[in-house]
Amino acid sequence: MDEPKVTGTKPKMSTTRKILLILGFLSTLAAIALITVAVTQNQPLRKNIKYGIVLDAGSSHTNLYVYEWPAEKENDTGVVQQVEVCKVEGPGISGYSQTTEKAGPSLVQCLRQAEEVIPAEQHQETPVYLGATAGMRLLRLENKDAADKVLSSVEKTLRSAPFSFQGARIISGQEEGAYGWITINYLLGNFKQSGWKKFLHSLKSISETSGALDLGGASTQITFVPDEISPESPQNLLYFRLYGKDYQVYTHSFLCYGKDQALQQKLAWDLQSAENSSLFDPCFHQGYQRTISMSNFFKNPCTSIEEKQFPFSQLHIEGEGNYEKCRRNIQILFNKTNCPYSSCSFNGIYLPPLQGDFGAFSAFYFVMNFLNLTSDVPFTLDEVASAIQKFCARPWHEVKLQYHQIKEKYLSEYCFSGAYILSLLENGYEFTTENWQRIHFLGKIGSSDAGWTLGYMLNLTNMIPAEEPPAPPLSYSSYVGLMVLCSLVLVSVILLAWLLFHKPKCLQKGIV
Ligand SMILES: Nc1ncnc2c1ncn2[C@@H]1O[C@H](COP(=O)(O)OP(=O)(O)O)[C@@H](O)[C@H]1O
Ligand SMILES: [Ca+2]
Repeated sequence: MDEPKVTGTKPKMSTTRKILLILGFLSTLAAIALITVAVTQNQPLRKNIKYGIVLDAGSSHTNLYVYEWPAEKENDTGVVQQVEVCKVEGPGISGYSQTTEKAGPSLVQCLRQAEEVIPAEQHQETPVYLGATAGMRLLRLENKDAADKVLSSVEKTLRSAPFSFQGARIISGQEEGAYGWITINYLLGNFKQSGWKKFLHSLKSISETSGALDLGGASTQITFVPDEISPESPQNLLYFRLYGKDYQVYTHSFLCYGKDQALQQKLAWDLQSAENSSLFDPCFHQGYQRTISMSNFFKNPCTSIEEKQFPFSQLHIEGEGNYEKCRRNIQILFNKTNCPYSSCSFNGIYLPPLQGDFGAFSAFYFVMNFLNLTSDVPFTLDEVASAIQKFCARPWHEVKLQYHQIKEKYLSEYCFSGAYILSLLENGYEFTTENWQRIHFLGKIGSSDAGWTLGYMLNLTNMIPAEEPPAPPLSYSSYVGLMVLCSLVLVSVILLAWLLFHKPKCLQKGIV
């Protein structure tokens, strides 16, 4: 009895189903077509990569950096990245003061490496810059003629490379500080903020940029945006307009306060009270010995003020490995007696109250990283001091055995350098237990080294615009996503409308 009913309704159901199936299939096809069109039509064209080269001619050595960026995104923030670094063999260019003609040729090997990294057809349009820092500033003070000859030699070599030579010069301490600050804030993405990040920042009233602390061999720089700008020391203030926002930046570079020159200064002070040609030094490990020649010691502008005649030509230094004594010994480098401003760091130099987070790089990072003090969870000031104290107390033979792969020059000075870093930050700039953890020791940010070179190139190639460049309201991925979502909603609405108005029998039956 039931069978005829079943056979009578079956063909009707399958026709409706067929229609629905076809409709479903067509809608899916339409959605796929829409997505494909959205993805392919709006895909950015093949990337056109540009390159730039900067040589950082530091006091201890020269590094060559190759940067790359997509040509069409030149003015965005965070798009330029380091693709290569080459460490030049031998000393820094200021070390060629006696053989100035050899300064340029020392760079050839790294320039060749850059030629291999950058496609040949791009060589001619790739700018190359060389900036020399405190080593050359000191050489210029000591022997201007030699400094000029070193720069000429370097220029000759750079001009003979296949790149577009843009200059080789000694940059000022102010520039070094400012470009270091620009580099880290560019890499951290602090200049251009998306809408919601801007909003969050305004809610929390947190500082938008990070300060920069750079420690070299011959100079050190501190740069940050203070809370209040006082006009007391205009030579320490810089004004920038970047991506439509004004920044008033404090910066100071202390010549002779890089870690190598600070050690020379300390030894010059120690020598004042030396009774004979032997000196005990608490900043070197017990059992460590070093002999230094007196003939050139006071030629250096960093030590020449302490010049005195000594009845010996060589000084023998013997380590004592005593951190507390070393800190007291270093203290003498920071003269805190006279401050002609509302607040000072040391030597009568203006320093506004410290503000916000700081990125500490170059030798700040190398030293703290060696001492295992750069982990993500920041150490307290006491923990840092105690780690350095323990390291200084270790006998030299033990340290040498454990770190036999590390250059003796670096290894023997980590104790001094650690103590010096703490003295500079704590006594010099007056970081305290409270704000110590706002210092972040950084080697790299992404693939790029923290340092002044990237900021220098960004500035000289006009890659940081003063005004915010107009940008489409939506990013490419949000645009495609929104297109797809809208298409799906549209298809569903059409399908639903059709179902409601044509009411297929099967549904009518279901509803009733
Ligand atoms: N791996 C390392 N360990 C310790 N110190 C290092 C290491 N690499 C580089 N340095 C030191 O970092 C400092 C870099 O200074 P540099 O940039 O050459 O001088 P400046 O910036 O004053 O012209 C030097 O004192 C150098 O000895
Ligand atoms: Ca440097």
